[in-house]
Amino acid sequence: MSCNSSDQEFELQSQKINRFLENVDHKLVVMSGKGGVGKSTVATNLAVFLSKQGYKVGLLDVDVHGPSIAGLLGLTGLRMNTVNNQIQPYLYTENLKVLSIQGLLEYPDDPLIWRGPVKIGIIRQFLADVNWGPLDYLIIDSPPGTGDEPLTVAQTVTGCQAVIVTTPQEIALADVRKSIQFCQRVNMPILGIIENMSGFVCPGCGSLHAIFKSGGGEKTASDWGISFLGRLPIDPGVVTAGDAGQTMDSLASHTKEEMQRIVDRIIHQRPNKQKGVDSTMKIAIPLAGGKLCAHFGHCEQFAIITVSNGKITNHETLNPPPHAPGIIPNWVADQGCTDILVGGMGEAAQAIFRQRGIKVLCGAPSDTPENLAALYLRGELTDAGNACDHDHEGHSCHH
Ligand SMILES: Nc1ncnc2c1ncn2[C@@H]1O[C@H](COP(=O)(O)OP(=O)(O)OP(=O)(O)O)[C@@H](O)[C@H]1O
Repeated sequence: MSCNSSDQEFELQSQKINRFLENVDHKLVVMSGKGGVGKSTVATNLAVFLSKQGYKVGLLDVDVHGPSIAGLLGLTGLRMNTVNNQIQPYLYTENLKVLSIQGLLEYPDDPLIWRGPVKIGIIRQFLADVNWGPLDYLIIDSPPGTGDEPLTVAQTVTGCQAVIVTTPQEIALADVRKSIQFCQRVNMPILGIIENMSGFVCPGCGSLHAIFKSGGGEKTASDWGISFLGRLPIDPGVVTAGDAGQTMDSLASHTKEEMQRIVDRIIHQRPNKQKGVDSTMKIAIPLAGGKLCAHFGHCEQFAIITVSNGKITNHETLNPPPHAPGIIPNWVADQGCTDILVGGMGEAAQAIFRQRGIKVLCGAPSDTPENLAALYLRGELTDAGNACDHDHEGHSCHH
């Protein structure tokens, strides 16, 4: 085969992938820095809980060397089925379609010994040639680390966001920091961090034991300005359920409620996309000394104001990540913001916001975030032009 024809095939496959992805509202890749932290458990439960809430969900296991989704859902003997050259995902329920690399194995314990290009090819095929149909959520379970599989997902699945799973001990958090930087380098937004195996509630006395410590995931999230999606305790019931092919909704323990809380946060992370609700806004305002800071790239904090049906329902103040070109606009977008009110902003930053679909209002006065949000909602804050016409991202402004 000539280079030309393989280029054309690649291009055709990319077009098929894009056609499929246009029909998927949310694409999430579940990642972890380390193995064994519960990434597949989280991915599987996320998919099952979302599907039970009425969302159409696709669950794709691209963990080539250790596919565990099939086992966690009790799908023993899962084989890949093709009809009219289209791979048919397994219909776990009416709302949940599952596809696992496991389906390619004759025996579940067979190893897959594939080099990078083969892995990349198979992941692309799982996006191009599968009868997924339109989906509300595509959840991708990727192997731990920052290898070929998450890289292929980041480069192929446009609009994909990462959910990072970690355990609380430092050795796992060190690898999470690598996952965060991987996402930043490949320009993949991070939806949030989940801390799994966070403390053990003694079934005898009910007291909490922080076996792997606790709170490390939340602290890492806060240090990097990433949303913390919640924590799940060490629960022997999770192992028993997983080994029996059952999910957390079969548990009597409060782990099930914690998982539900995480799912709710994930649904609410994306304004305008919550089922049945289309009037949610998240307004970002850069702050210095509690008021709007004219210097966007050098502000101390950001107020993030959530508005549902015209009313302010939440007000958070977050610390942005350390300043570097492009980082803060992407971080603001990763918080799910829909609008940003600023004094002035450089063209480079404005271009990123435009690309990420965020409305920018320039020339806002120095005032408290509450007052500015209220003015904006009443339509009394109009774009007064850029207060500074050079890039606030790259250097300090002497206005
Ligand atoms: N919160 C929890 N409490 C107790 N056990 C758990 C919990 N979360 C996951 N486990 C168990 O830990 C084991 C590893 O989980 P899982 O396969 O989800 O991890 P992983 O990070 O996907 O691993 P891999 O590195 O193979 O991809 C499983 O036996 C699972 O049941």
